[in-house]
Amino acid sequence: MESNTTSSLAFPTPSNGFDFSAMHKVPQQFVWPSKDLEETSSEELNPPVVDLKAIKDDEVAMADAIKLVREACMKHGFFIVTNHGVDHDLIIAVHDAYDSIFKLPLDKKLSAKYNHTKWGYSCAQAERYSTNLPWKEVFSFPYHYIHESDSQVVDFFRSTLGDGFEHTGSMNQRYCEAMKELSMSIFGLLAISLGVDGSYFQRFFEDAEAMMRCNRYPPCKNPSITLGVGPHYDPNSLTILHQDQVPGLELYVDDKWLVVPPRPETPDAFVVNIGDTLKAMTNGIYKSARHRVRVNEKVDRKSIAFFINPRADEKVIPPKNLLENEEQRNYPDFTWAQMFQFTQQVYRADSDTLPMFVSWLLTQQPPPSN
Ligand SMILES: C=C1C[C@]23C[C@H]1CC[C@H]2[C@]1(C)CCC[C@@](C)(C(=O)O)[C@H]1[C@@H]3C(=O)O
Ligand SMILES: O=C(O)CCC(=O)C(=O)O
Ligand SMILES: [Fe+2]
Repeated sequence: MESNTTSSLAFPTPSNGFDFSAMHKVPQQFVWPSKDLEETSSEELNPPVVDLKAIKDDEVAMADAIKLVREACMKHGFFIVTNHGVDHDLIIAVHDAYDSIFKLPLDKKLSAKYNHTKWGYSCAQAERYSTNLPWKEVFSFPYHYIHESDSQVVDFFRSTLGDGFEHTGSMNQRYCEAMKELSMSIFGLLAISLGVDGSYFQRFFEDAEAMMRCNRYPPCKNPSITLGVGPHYDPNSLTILHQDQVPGLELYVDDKWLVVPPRPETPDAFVVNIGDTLKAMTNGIYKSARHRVRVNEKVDRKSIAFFINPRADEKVIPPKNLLENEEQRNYPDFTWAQMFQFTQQVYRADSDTLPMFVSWLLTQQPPPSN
């Protein structure tokens, strides 16, 4: 764990902030090592696309979609969903709301922190890291699938940004509710494609603890030496991402970095990624998706990520019938609380998170002797 442990974490100061538009050179903290900057292939990615409406009452379309999902998840852990029923105007409204938030003065943005936690605004994650800073600013908040208050998100926006953000809060609340519903359809497809009970993941994730994040990647004078997000696997279970029409997201397939192209013909499409926690739950049958984000010289790019995690203390173990033939377990039992602690306090999520997490876990909990 030499180069990526807490030793590279920055000392947190409340004033960490950068004015990206005034940066005419890329500061050293934002320069990434050449191994992470491998060139993007000129090959085109032909992404697997699942039309969720077409599969509703059509058995043949459903069978095709299940095959497509299975192949995609066994190969690279990524596919696209269209015709999902999430309101187009809602997606636009949420993007517009973040345009307004990111236009606020830097001081105001830096003060948008929730109880001194990581929730709220962060500029380049500079309060956490001091090297390989991502060329982006983000706004994040938690969303619990089971909630006592119907206004959890509205309350969050009011308490971090102050009065005047109720509308933004309620758009985000509605978006989270739509993501919860969409995630259940996707979990249904994933379970069937994996050959487990169709409601298995829906039941497992009924009390999920999700987090939503808007990423804004400003234009950059020298985009070839920095990254919006370095190469990584998402540590959570499933990510549902909406990207605007600016390219930047790249997926690692067959030893090449391929652009995940925006889809002007279906601008509401969502990119679905398997994360490491779901990979472990499938005993490694389904892969997590290795991806990164490049920035560009000319225009802003924005994405909205909805990260789904199991309830913090729920044990992540493969469904019994996946191990029917006495297959070896490839991962030890763990909880999302442990994975979260690992990525927040011990190891910065990257392309080695899962193996590093497993070896950390084994040092934390020696196997019981018998
Ligand atoms: C558990 C998490 C760690 C990250 C936030 C959630 C889900 C995704 C993870 C992350 C986005 C993956 C890329 C690297 C990371 C450091 C980031 O760019 O923010 C990750 C998040 C994090 O550690 O906060
Ligand atoms: O911006 C994107 O397209 C992807 C962002 C991402 O990978 C992440 O936030 O984990
Ligand atoms: Fe990611």
